[in-house]
Amino acid sequence: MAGLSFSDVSKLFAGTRALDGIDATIAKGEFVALLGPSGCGKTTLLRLTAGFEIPDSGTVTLDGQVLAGAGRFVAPEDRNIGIVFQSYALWPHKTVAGNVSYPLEVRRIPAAERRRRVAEALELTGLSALADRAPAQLSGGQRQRVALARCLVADPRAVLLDEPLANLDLALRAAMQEAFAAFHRRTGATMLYVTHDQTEALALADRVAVMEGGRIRQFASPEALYDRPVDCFVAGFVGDGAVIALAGAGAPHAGRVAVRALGQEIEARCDGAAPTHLCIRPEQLRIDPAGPIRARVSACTYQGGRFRLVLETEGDTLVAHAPARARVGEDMRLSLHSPWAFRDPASPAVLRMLQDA
Ligand SMILES: Nc1ncnc2c1ncn2[C@@H]1O[C@H](COP(=O)(O)OP(=O)(O)OP(=O)(O)O)[C@@H](O)[C@H]1O
Repeated sequence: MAGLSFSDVSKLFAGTRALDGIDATIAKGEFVALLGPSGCGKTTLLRLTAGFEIPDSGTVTLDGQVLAGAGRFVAPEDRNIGIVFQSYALWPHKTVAGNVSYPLEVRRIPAAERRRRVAEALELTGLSALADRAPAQLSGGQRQRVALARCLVADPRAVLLDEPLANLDLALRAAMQEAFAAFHRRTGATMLYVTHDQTEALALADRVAVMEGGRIRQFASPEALYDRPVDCFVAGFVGDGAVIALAGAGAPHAGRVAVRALGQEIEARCDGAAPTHLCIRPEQLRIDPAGPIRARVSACTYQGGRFRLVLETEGDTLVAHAPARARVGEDMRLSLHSPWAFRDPASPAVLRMLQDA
């Protein structure tokens, strides 16, 4: 299926490798989030797609057309890609309808068709009742919806969103996340969404590309990132919990493996490669007076309906959920259920093996 694809794309800025060999394909109609810490290359990848930057090497293709690479470069205005920025960039002197209509006026679309398409875009974004207002008379969330409607009206081949909710308060962000998801369901647009907010990425996207240091560490569904991270960075960056080094591991068999960690023999899920680390999510730990793991509570915070406990064992820190408040310093016993064991490619054990090979 045609869509947006990146093949071995790299970009260097004055000695900084902003993108380092990006390979990824986004299917037509897919909603993909780019997630990662500040400086990992998310915005650069988005700007390359929009045509505001030129890759040093590699190829960017949209629906089979090479946008950049192999001696070709399609100018931003010829890509038909919609962009929604964090700052809404609306014309202050135009009404909501005037702002949304503007891209069609630039393209000299006849007035009757313009009116029809503007009405449709306003309807899709829930703005029909506000068509005659000026941007100054709107809330932040409404302004962002105008920006989305203005981007959509041009019927773009793909929509790029650069931290579109970063300026909004928490409650509004949640409402706008729902608006984006509903919008995606109704239009089926291919969407690439940059964020450093993992809750947003996991809630909205069909798949999430977790980036670090100009590379994609893992590109998978939100469930796979949470349940089966491929390395220590993804395990630690996505979701809550603990990542601990294994003291030893048996041979994996049928997706299970016996590992040594926390002074115990533990059965874990795995993908077949000899594991080096264990990812333990809070819901995999149970407070259990008969459990084999001894730990001491070092922090307890209320999370609405439950408490989040940070627990120290001999050498490792764990995170668990509890229905009742625990006292800092309190000793507890825990049992562990089906954690995920994985092989971190950068772990010293793997590096030693590669050197010896
Ligand atoms: N025009 C530029 N000139 C020099 N360095 C740049 C330029 N644009 C980006 N960089 C560098 O490239 C790297 C990637 O930047 P990028 O903006 O893509 O990161 P990001 O993941 O979007 O970060 P943030 O979440 O903070 O926006 C960073 O180290 C950044 O300093």
